[in-house]
Amino acid sequence: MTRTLTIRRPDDWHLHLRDDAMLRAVLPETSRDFARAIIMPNLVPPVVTSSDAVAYRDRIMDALPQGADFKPLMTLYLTEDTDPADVRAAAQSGLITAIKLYPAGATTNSASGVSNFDKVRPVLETMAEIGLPLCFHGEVTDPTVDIFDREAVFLETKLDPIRRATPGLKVTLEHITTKDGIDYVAGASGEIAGTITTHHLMINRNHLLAGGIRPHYYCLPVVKRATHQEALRKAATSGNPRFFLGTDSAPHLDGAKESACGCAGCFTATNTMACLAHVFEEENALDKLEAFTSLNGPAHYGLPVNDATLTLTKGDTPTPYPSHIDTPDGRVTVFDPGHPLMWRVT
Ligand SMILES: NC(=O)N[C@@H](CC(=O)O)C(=O)O
Ligand SMILES: [Zn+2]
Ligand SMILES: [Zn+2]
Repeated sequence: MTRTLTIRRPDDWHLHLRDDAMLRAVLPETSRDFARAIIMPNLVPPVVTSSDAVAYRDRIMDALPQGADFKPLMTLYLTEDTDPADVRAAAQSGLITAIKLYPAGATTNSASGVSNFDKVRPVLETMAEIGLPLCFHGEVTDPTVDIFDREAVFLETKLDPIRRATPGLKVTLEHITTKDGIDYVAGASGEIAGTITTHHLMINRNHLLAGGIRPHYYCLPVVKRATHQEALRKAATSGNPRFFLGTDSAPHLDGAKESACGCAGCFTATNTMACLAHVFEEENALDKLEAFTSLNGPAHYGLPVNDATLTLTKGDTPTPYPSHIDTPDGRVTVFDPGHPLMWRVT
């Protein structure tokens, strides 16, 4: 039996495109299905100033396939030296959609992030004043905190105090991986939302670690136990406007992941919509897919929803998708949920 589902064209509210050859290889995987994406600024060196963002946006537009209908929504990487006046000008000109805060050392290319949160207070206050959202990688970096607890501890010791100290600051808690994060976002007062990745809806730490370590399932924040995965699935499929898709599709060359010290990141751009249709059908919530991928994000960011549509079809045979994409420097493995996907974008 064939089934079809037509939704407004989706957006990806958390995406890593990298640069140069990798950018050219991965961008078509996103621009095929997605109308817009919030582009993460964790390049080496990072996208810190408005002129960095202009140059990066131009490189992305230059790498777009002919005829693609895709708009990159740029961000700046918050450092302790970020100039509030530059942030204000970048926001007011429409160049940037958000500022990204990486606690220093929390994840891939986060060395220039924030250690002393007092130093970024003037920027946060400017953001609250002009309504510019802060996207937060929500993990503490204290080496004494267990890596599976770093998101929960962050909520209490960083996020909540910062939000209390900066009333009116609009926050996106990025890539939520715990029930704690879901409960915080669902219950908090003020303007807050959370993104959820494709892969955190499909795998838990057993998939990563039981029966062998699977480096292509390693990302940050690391996948948690099944009860947390369950909370993420319930939140994503609930229709609650505070939760929406941020794939966190984060390509690394296979050699960098299949290594004695492998990089964090899952590359899901290629098959995200097929994966999500699978999850939402399992949760009997296909009618909520559009809210998650196409409606709730624009509402949080104060942007219009897309006019174009995307149609998904469920066939009788597994959906073909490549196991990897090629770049001039090597392969990038595409996320494998571990079972066939029957939905496809048509
Ligand atoms: N999510 C990841 O595991 N990796 C991201 C960084 C990030 O989003 O934290 C990356 O840039 O590779
Ligand atoms: Zn992150
Ligand atoms: Zn990310």
